[in-house]
Amino acid sequence: MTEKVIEVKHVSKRYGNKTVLNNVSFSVRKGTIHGFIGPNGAGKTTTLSILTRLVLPTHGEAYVDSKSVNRDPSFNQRLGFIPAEPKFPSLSVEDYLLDCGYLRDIPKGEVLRNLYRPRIYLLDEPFNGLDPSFRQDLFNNLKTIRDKGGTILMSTHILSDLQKLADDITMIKRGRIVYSGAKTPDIEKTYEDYFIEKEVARELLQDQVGGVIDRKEIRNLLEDEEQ
Ligand SMILES: Nc1ncnc2c1ncn2[C@@H]1O[C@H](COP(=O)(O)OP(=O)(O)OP(=O)(O)O)[C@@H](O)[C@H]1O
Repeated sequence: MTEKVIEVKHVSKRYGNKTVLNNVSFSVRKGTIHGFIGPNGAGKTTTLSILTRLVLPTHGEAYVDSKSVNRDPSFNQRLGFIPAEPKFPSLSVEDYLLDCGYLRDIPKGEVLRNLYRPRIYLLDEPFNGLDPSFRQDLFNNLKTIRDKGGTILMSTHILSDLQKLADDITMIKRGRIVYSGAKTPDIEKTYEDYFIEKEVARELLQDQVGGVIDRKEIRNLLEDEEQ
């Protein structure tokens, strides 16, 4: 059986009355590139933040390397994380980690030894803002990591890259998983099916059933239905 190195089990996250993640479950197989897709505000960054313990779930549990993120502090020993908005974009990764190590009294040798250890990577929109040559470099590096047995969970809006890179995909919509499994033959089409066409079709149906209905009213109905 394929080893699952990342598992999200029935995770929900609420901020006050707002439910941002609603019973989210999916897993990432070892040695794969797994695309995490969904419209703005769907809950991708929140999920990645829960997997790094930057955000705590309201319910449910996340596992990295078979360790509970909430209960086992060693969950992140082989985890690398690149946030969507790095705080110090002018520093190299090595310099950034050396500075963090300095602040925490971790000797330089130990920091450098650990720098190349991650085998599980969480990347939040890693292609954003890259020029074509850096984008190609990253593309090749991700493939190399996967080919050497590393595992990558990556959120992105660039579906053409995922089509070439990903083994599996998970799609999230308003905090709920709508698809998780093998990469489909045409991810853009699948995306349209889940996020655009179905909604338009349902709107048309509502129009037929109820006569002329205000678009905003239909959106409210759809949202109520999905709560
Ligand atoms: N600290 C917070 N307090 C309240 N709401 C929050 C907080 N953090 C995130 N949210 C809300 O949670 C929802 C999901 O946000 P999240 O950043 O996870 O989405 P996303 O899928 O990563 O979006 P994008 O593609 O734009 O990065 C959004 O509606 C956002 O406004």
